Amino acid sequence: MEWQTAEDTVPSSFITDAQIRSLLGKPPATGAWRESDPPGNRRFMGIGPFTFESGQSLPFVRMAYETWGELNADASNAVLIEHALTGDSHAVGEAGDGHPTSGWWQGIIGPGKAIDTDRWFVVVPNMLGGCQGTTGPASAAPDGEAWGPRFPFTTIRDQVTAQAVFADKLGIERWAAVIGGSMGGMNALEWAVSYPDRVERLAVIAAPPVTTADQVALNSVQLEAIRTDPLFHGGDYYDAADGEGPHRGLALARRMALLNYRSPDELNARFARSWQSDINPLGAGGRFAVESYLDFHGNKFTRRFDANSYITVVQAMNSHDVGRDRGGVATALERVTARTVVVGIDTDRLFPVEGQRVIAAGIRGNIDAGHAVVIRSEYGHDGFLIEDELIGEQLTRLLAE
Ligand SMILES: CC(=O)SCCNC(=O)CCNC(=O)[C@H](O)C(C)(C)COP(=O)(O)OP(=O)(O)OC[C@H]1O[C@@H](n2cnc3c(N)ncnc32)[C@H](O)[C@@H]1OP(=O)(O)O
Ligand SMILES: N[C@@H](CCO)C(=O)O
Repeated sequence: MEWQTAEDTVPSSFITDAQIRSLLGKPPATGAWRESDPPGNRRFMGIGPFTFESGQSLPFVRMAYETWGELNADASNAVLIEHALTGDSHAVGEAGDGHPTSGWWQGIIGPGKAIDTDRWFVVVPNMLGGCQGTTGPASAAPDGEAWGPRFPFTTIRDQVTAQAVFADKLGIERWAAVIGGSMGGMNALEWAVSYPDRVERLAVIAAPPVTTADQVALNSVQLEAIRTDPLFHGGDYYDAADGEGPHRGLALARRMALLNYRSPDELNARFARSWQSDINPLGAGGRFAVESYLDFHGNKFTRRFDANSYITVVQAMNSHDVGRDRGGVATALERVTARTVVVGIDTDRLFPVEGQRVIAAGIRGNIDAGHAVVIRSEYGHDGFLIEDELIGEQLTRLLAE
């Protein structure tokens, strides 16, 4: 069967993988197939065929997104929020009805909140390569099977290019603000460098200008944990019986990642040397409470994330270098015209504040005259998801003018 674009197959408003398989006369997929049914609050938009930086292409890409607030008549109040590595479009709202987690920025977005939905039209898309509705490795290819390891290598620039097409289709020429933390901050920065005329305000939170060797190294052991899981099968695990897949490898990758999401002081203060369930971990079969905490988060993660998608988005983070093919970071940052705030977290050991200081110094529209705002938090990198008041204050300053 010839592959067709969204426009000439099914309504571009909503296409599930099950519908794609059904169009091809295939039964619904079984096994470790991460499908975004039911759609919950999500909407879907086909953005047509897409060519990646690598030169590889997909015949069809679908973006999943959620919105809050009303778009005004001249489309001048649209705010793009970029989610972090394993986030999704569900920034506000409850878990359930197709959403594996409750909203990750509930304290920041809403009526009267820092990103006030009485004033702004807030748009949160799921990233290209993700697994919560936007096309990614678990999505159906033209043959009805998951793209799996055939999914193209994806860069942060690819993600932003896909979002630019998406914005065109939404009718948004210029964002009133583009805001993101962590990998979302990489996307936000890339937007402001790639499309300076389309970004009026910019907030980069807990993200670097370039992913360093140290950060690539941390990522590489995580990817290896997944690839060495015997159930990974080179990324072809979607048809495994009983939903089997590289869950152990993925959970181990998540455990490793979590260590850089939190701070040593927090873990030490919170767990000290306590035992889980009062069973001695020193030779009596027990575990330290912190080990149980990591196990919990590792296992929980496998219930909401696809391993190939994790590889894809981690590799996208590795690709991040805002100065690549642009004469270096400083030259690239000179392109940004947006009114900007750059925020770091003092205990962030994943993306330390030195990176935010480089960004802050290079952007002429920085409202803090070349400085990054460094917030104090015991939570490390994940502070951008937890410190609503402190992060909200900075976004309020940005959006005030
Ligand atoms: C946009 C995005 O970035 S992705 C979407 C949100 N992010 C995530 O889900 C990432 C994973 N989660 C997290 O990193 C964190 O939960 C955050 C950042 C969202 C919130 O942080 P916190 O409120 O400090 O939660 P914390 O890390 O303490 O986790 C709490 C959970 O750990 C469990 N837990 C705590 N101690 C232990 C222990 N000793 N053994 C087992 N489980 C434990 C709690 O029971 C609780 O479970 P629950 O999630 O079912 O309620
Ligand atoms: N907890 C965040 C950390 C990465 O920024 C996530 O999982 O996306």
